[in-house]
Amino acid sequence: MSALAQRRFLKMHGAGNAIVVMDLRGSSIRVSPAEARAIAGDPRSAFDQLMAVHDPVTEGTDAYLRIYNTDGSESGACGNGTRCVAFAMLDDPAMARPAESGRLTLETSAGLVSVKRVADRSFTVDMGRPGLRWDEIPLRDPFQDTRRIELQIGPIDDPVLHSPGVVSMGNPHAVFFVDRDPDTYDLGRIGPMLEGHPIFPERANISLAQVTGREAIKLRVWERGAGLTLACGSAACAAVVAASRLRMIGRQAHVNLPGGTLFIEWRADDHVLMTGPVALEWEDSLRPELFTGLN
Ligand SMILES: N[C@@H](CCC[C@H](N)C(=O)O)C(=O)O
Repeated sequence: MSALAQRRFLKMHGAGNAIVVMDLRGSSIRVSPAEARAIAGDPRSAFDQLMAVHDPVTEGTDAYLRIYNTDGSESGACGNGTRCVAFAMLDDPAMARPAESGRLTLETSAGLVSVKRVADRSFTVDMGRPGLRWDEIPLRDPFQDTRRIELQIGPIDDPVLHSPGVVSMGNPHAVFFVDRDPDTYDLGRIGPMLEGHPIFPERANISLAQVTGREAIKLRVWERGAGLTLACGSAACAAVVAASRLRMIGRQAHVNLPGGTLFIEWRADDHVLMTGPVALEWEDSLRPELFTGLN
């Protein structure tokens, strides 16, 4: 039987992004892709991202996070999930309290992120510096200018979408700026075509961004490995960085997503800060039957 059977989890969301948090500290359990897909397939534990909290690897950090998408793939970043983990580690009585300060340093495969509580259910995550070089995204081809890369879909002389800005926030993002309301695009159809485009060797998160004011962006996201979601924190960061590089906005904006609003600031020291809410929905234990027949 899977070591995950009957493990406790928290069902949360961050601005609508469905997050499951599991505390695996003190164990050597590592979630396999098949187990992640099984957990995502149960309505009680369905998620956009599963945040598995492991013992710290690097001295001075509070935990190591493995981040799983619904298809079982892993990501180096999840802004909304990181806020949920911070809430769980600071407030959930079953998860040991590592700090009284309301601050945590967490590590992922992409590096370190720090989180600070700003209100009871609101956190700011320092997402670190954006990667802007073509090989940091990564892209297949060496584009010198990543503010707008050559990529389009639809008729060659009248493309539906074209010339996205590309940014790594620890995970790959392509941001298409649109003049029309992003809701008027069939992102559920367009998203998968672009996510798996050969220009993105590690696939990409695909966003449609409409700049609606000097400090406001409306955003919809097709997430790599998870599909349409109500919010994506790293995509909101990428959208602000991409828009700012094109002088469409300044260095900060409220990013309005279908599930809520995130405030993003690209600081002068190059760090991107994301502030937003968390919500705890329920806690439960994983049903053993989920793992029957998995290897
Ligand atoms: N929802 C997340 C990002 C999730 C990871 C993404 N699907 C990927 O594979 O890169 C967020 O809030 O940042």
